[in-house]
Amino acid sequence: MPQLAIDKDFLSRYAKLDKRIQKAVDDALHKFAEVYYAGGHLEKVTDARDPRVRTLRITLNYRGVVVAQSEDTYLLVTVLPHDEAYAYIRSRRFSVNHALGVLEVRDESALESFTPALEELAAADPARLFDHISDADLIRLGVDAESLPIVRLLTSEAHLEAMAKMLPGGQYDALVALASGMTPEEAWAEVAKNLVEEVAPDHIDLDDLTAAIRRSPGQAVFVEGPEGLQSMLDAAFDLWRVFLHPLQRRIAYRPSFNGPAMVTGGAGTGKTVTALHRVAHLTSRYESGPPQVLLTTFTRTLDAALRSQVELLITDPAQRERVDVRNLDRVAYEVVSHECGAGPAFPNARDLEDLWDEAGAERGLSGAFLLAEWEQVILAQDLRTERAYVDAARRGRGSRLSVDQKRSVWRAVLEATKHMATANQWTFTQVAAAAAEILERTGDRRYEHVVVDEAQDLHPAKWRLIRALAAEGTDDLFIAGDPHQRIYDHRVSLASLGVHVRGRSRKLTVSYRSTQEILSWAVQVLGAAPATGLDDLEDSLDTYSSPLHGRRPTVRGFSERAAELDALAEQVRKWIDQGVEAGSIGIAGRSRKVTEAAAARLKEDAIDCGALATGPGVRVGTMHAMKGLEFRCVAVVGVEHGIVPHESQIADSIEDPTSHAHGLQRERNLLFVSCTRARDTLYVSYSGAPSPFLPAQ
Ligand SMILES: Nc1ncnc2c1ncn2[C@@H]1O[C@H](COP(=O)(O)OP(=O)(O)OP(=O)(O)O)[C@@H](O)[C@H]1O
Repeated sequence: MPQLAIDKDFLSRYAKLDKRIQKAVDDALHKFAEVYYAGGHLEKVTDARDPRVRTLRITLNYRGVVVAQSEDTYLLVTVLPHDEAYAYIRSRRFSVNHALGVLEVRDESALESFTPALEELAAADPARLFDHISDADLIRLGVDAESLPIVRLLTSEAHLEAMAKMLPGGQYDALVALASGMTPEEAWAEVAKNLVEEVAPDHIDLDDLTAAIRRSPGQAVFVEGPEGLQSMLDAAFDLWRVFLHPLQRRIAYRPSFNGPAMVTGGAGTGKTVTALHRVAHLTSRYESGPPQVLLTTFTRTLDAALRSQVELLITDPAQRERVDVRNLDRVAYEVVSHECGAGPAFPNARDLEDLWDEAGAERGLSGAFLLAEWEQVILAQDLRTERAYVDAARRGRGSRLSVDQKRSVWRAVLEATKHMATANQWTFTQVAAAAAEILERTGDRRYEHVVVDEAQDLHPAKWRLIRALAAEGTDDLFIAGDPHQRIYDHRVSLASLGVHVRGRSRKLTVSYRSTQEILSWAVQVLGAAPATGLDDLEDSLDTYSSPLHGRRPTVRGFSERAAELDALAEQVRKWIDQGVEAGSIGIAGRSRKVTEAAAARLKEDAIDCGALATGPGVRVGTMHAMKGLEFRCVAVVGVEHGIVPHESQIADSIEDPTSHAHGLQRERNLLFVSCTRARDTLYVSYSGAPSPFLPAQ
């Protein structure tokens, strides 16, 4: 039975066609799929570079490009206007890489035109870029006999970069790794990250495109039956549903992990996508019963986004019923309400602080201090007795307390929590702690598997809840997070909470969201200190990169806010005039005051604005609310001295230097998170003196 595969390029071009042509593509493909084993509908092109390439007629003016391996494998490569399709066919050749085993395509005619220029440059410069690498090493890394003579001409990295779209991807990646100073062994490790499997060269059949396609799931995938073709076309607008990076695929579809597993990686590297595919993998094991998988995260807006992504990815309703998508506060609320027979109520922040002020008044302690001590020390460490509290370390909590002071704090906390209990008033952290305690006590394990997204910011009580939701064992927990995006004050060591991920932690390094220009700039905002991961190991972003390119971020300074916001309105208007949809523009500020002023200024220019996650119009909100979202264009405003970092959030450097350093890093991370929400364009502005976190221009 012949097989049909679709290339990522085909689907991404299809997604951009207008509706009428898309419909013609649908019809042509369905017709082709019915009869392709007879080779019908395909036309040979006499001057094709690659004799296996055919065209598929879509309309008078559009052609699909198809590679036919004998009569049994067809690969839909791309879809283009007639003349471009023929130019493509005259220039491209397909092959199987002798070292990597993957499918590759090269632009032979572009390479031929480029070679004389390289020869001229090489004649003038005896030193070559890869003089220090032997032919044998280049060949071992996948550079083939056709590329080798051209590669030997290269004198600079800039010329290598110019060949990015001409050379096969795997060969180009290996050369970039070598050019960056890696040894051949290190370059191989880099290249191997992109392979689903390493194959011995003598097991690679250079004529077997079918096997090569199977080894290239980030590039092309086989379609299963007519429904498969339709669901593939439906996924053209969300390519992540079909084309996973080999590393994403290896993690998401690994048959099982013998305990908690974790995926980390910089912003936009596809951690959420990997977690969603893991959910698809886990749910496919079950056919009935209550939901076996919980997909959770820490806010309501984020879980709404996850829910709609699950609906896109898991199309079978029965399989979808195997997963609950809900944030941890909600899960905790349900557990506690079930146990108590009534739902906990949550007072507003002001009423809560008043209640705690009252409990602290006689002892000279402020409500804000007591509340923080309760949540960040007592609930975080699950301290249940005065003795345990007196003995506990209070890392990151400012000046030391004497034993007597601690006793006094403990009594005030008891009094305040008693008042809260009488009035059925709770905090979210407290509900999580109570839910964890209930589940541990009753042994009620609600799920077989818990998948957690944006895990870097969870309070320890929420980790205890997660731990208690599934019994320890194979595939119990799957955790996705990035310690560089930690924006709240919860530094958690998973091991200390009984969650051991060592040896089962994997890191993604390719950004699918932002351009390299945005990443390189944003990484400088983070500063030099490495982050500590949830697994207690140091985490750096050294190998974090993007294959996407665009303009460098724009940074503009103004003498006052009014002028800054005038410029913002002008910038937003420009984006809209360029065709960017209002909902694809995100604007963030450190405080509500800044974002409210920005929204008011945009409204003066009749630019519609709404909340970050829901709209309508241009999305405006605080930096904290940007977490997990993404936009084509992002403007971060008010990035100035005194606001970023926000002074009220930073502990005194003399009284508590550790807490001070953590606070500063958190503020850096917050700016990093906001900036890395941008896919194509990033605009940053300030009034007065710039924030010390902004990279020097
Ligand atoms: N394999 C893929 N193919 C195509 N697009 C992808 C792929 N993986 C991720 N993406 C896209 O890249 C963007 C970022 O992905 P995702 O949100 O999963 O990253 P993340 O690591 O969770 O990001 P962050 O930590 O910044 O929230 C999304 O638009 C997603 O659809």
